[in-house]
Amino acid sequence: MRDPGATHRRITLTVQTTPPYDVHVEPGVLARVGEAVSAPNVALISDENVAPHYAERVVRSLAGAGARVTFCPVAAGEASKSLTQFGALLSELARKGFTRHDAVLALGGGVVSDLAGFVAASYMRGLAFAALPTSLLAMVDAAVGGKTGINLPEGKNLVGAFWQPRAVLIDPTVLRTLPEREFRAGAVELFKHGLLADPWLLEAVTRPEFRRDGPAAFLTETVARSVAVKAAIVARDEREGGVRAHLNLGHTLAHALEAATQHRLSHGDAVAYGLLFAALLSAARGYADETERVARFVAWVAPAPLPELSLDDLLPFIARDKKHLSRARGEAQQRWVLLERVTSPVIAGDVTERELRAAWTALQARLAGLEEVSR
Ligand SMILES: NC(=O)c1ccc[n+]([C@@H]2O[C@H](COP(=O)([O-])OP(=O)(O)OC[C@H]3O[C@@H](n4cnc5c(N)ncnc54)[C@H](O)[C@@H]3O)[C@@H](O)[C@H]2O)c1
Ligand SMILES: O=C(O)C(=O)C[C@@H](O)[C@H](O)[C@H](O)COP(=O)(O)O
Ligand SMILES: [Zn+2]
Repeated sequence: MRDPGATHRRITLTVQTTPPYDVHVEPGVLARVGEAVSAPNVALISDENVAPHYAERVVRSLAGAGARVTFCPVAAGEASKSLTQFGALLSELARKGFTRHDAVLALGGGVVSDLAGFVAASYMRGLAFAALPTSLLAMVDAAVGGKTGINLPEGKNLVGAFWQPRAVLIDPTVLRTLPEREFRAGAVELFKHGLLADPWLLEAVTRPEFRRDGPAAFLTETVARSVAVKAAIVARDEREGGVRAHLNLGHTLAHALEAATQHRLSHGDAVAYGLLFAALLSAARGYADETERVARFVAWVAPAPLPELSLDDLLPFIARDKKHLSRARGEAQQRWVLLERVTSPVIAGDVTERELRAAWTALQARLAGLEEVSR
């Protein structure tokens, strides 16, 4: 982490992919996008909630650097990560005469960065891409690491590409306009990074300064530390041949919950349930018992209620998880990311259906307990 200011007002991290790129975390950096992105034509993809706040300053900066900007608004929400929206954006680029010298810019949350990144990866087999994440979740996770993609009705993120951005510019002051619900949902991926590699983050989310309008220096450092966890893992395993799967802690259940509820449950909320589920599975195996800490955090996140579902409703979606081993012998082997202890994730290929059922029952009991506490 390069930190040019003793007060952590600006932190730059380099993600060591091939080629490497920088992530700048700096209050006010959005107004200087034109310095970081240079292309004759830039497609600025943003959503209807974010664009009214921030598109103008981004367009001004890009235009000041000589770029022609095509503004491509999309509807807010997970439904935009669809084949239809993806196709519409590709057609828009073609109609506007975009070439391989041009660039795609994502201004928004994880939905926008996943979608725009996949457009950049696909149009003419690849354009320059840069991300300006505006939700906490996109800052600490989605905009970094090069996973891009969309959903199918059959499951979450089933289509996509690895396509690294050229740069990621994070302005933590834009969190002030993020709804509180979304701030807490974003904190879930940051907490996940804490469990995987940096316990400082587990403590940071409990501090009073950890709020949307918290001190810029604190938010800058907290976001940067979360990015640093992800960047280190991505640098070791850019295309998820091994350790990158650890970033899927909590996601095997989460993706199934999202797909089974047609995305009525947000990604962050689903991962909150998924982390508690992984903690329960881990503890039942005699690994780390982080159940209390995770449950306390989930209570603070206050995710949308878990819809009435049985484990049997989820198993078909779990069976399509990308972490599974080969189906060569007719049966996909499930792989679950568990915690042997904090900062020591493991991938378990031998979790039985019986363990899953026991953890599912334990999850319901825990959640009922959390409701009791919050009443
Ligand atoms: N590629 C990856 O590595 C990766 C990692 C984690 C999550 N994801 C994906 O990210 C998506 C979830 O991202 P998300 O939680 O950011 O959802 P999102 O993009 O839907 O954003 C959440 C909501 O906040 C609004 N918003 C965002 N920034 C705002 C701001 N500054 N001010 C006001 N409103 C703002 C959005 O319009 C939206 O309504 C999921 O599709 C998930 O699968 C991808
Ligand atoms: O970057 C990664 O790798 C992750 O797994 C990060 C996750 O938080 C994220 O939700 C990701 O989109 C999941 O990817 P998938 O390959 O499991 O669909
Ligand atoms: Zn995630």
